[in-house]
Amino acid sequence: MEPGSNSQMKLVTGDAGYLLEDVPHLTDYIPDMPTYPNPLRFNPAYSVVKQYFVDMDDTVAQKIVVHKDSPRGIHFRRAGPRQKVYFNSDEVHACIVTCGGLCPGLNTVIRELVCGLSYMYGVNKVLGIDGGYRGFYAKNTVTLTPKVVNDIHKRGGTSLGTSRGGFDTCKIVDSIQDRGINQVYIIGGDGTQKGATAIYEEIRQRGLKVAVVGIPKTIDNDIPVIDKSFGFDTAVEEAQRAINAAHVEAESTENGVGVVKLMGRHCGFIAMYATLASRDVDCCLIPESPFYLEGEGGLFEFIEKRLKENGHMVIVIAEGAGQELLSERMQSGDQKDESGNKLLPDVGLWISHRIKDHFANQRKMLLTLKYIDPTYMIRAIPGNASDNVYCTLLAQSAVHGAMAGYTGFTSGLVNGRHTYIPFNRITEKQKKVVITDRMWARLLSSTNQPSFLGPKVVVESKKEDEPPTDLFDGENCKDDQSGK
Ligand SMILES: Nc1ncnc2c1ncn2[C@@H]1O[C@H](COP(=O)(O)OP(=O)(O)O)[C@@H](O)[C@H]1O
Ligand SMILES: O=P(O)(O)OC[C@H]1O[C@](O)(COP(=O)(O)O)[C@@H](O)[C@@H]1O
Ligand SMILES: [Mg+2]
Repeated sequence: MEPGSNSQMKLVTGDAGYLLEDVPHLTDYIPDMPTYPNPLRFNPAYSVVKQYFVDMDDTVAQKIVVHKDSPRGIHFRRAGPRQKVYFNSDEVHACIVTCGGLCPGLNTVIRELVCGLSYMYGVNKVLGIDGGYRGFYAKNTVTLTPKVVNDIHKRGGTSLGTSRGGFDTCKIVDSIQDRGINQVYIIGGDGTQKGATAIYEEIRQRGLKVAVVGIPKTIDNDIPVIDKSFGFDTAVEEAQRAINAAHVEAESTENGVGVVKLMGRHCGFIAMYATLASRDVDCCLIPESPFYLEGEGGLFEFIEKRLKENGHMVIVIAEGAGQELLSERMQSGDQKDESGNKLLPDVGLWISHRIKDHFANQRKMLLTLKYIDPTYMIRAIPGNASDNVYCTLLAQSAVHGAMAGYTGFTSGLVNGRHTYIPFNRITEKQKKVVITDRMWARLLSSTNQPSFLGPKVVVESKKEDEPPTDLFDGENCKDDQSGK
């Protein structure tokens, strides 16, 4: 392939409908690159592992629930160390950047990239880019060594800093070229991965031997294809503390109502899983499931019923839920953050006011409502144990991929296997909760809340839905094109 040709789609077909959505390789546009034996071969820790190297033909199926005659479908290249590498250890000059909102586990990914490069591949030149994309051209860099990053996984946030906006492809690639960087590790969400795509395209256009690797980050879990994003488990766990507090407050007073807002601007994964985990939640409201307040089958009617039955209740609401119900006065209009994400008014505050107002003025019922917004507290903590392991494996997979000469890919977990996914598959859609799937039904049956949908609407939305892609047990998420 020539520099500048369509570099995104590398499809390999096989028998019985097998399709490999492969990732680019530096040799696609730089012919005759020298190769080296993988230094892991000589590493005492790994040299004894049988079949440590991944077979070149190993791929991972996206769809694992199949029928006898189903086509084999889309596959991704399996992540892991290769026999041959395309970088000499001394030659590698890597950099790491973190962009977008915070997420538990960011520091663990940074740490394990640095340690993986150093301990597995003997790479000693790793730069940290300060403050997100704009740090490439407007800020200082930091030298990263295993010693510098040794303890950072114990802290929340990102030791490199982050930012929204400030993306400038040419200035970033100029900086990469000027500094002699040849491996770029980019940790961030959907916006960041779109930026990574542009950087990769420009690097390819210039014919540079630079591997561009993404590590998907999003607390909202809205990145498609991958099983789940790092930090999600931690967020769900931490959300329990807020839900517990809301529950304790609510059950301590007569007609006590606890409202907890959780993150999720376009999707309700955190709210849904936090609700399922807690069992103290009476109603979970997410962006994917429209609801209404007044009249038969509405939220107010349900609240009244629950208060009469139990004397208290807890509502969990995702930040993007019910936005269409907010009055124009409350809407933020076209206001966007620096990255172009629409700014959302506080739906938790809005719903709390509406509930209080309705019961005080329409129903003349005394209730005590406590609103808890733990969103930034949840986002700012370090990753929990399972997320830390996940972050470690994601980072190590990313390093193995770059050393093996792959580029323009995101390191991600698909059906429990680490894979290399082409950027375009990560950025083309957003993952959403599918409310006609079994997981949402499980939630509805556990809270016994109204679905806010008549049977007719359910049948219609069932018809419209594409078959769901996998999440955890292969259900309950949907790729959506709506984007920002
Ligand atoms: N379409 C895009 N093309 C290039 N860069 C983008 C794009 N969207 C966002 N970015 C850049 O990616 C970075 C992070 O994006 P943002 O949407 O804030 O967070 P996230 O990556 O977590 O979704 C910002 O620096 C932003 O300028
Ligand atoms: O106040 P900020 O930093 O702009 O972040 C708010 C947004 O960040 C998030 O936590 C995650 O968004 P990103 O994945 O785009 O960074 C959203 O849930 C939330 O709406
Ligand atoms: Mg985003």
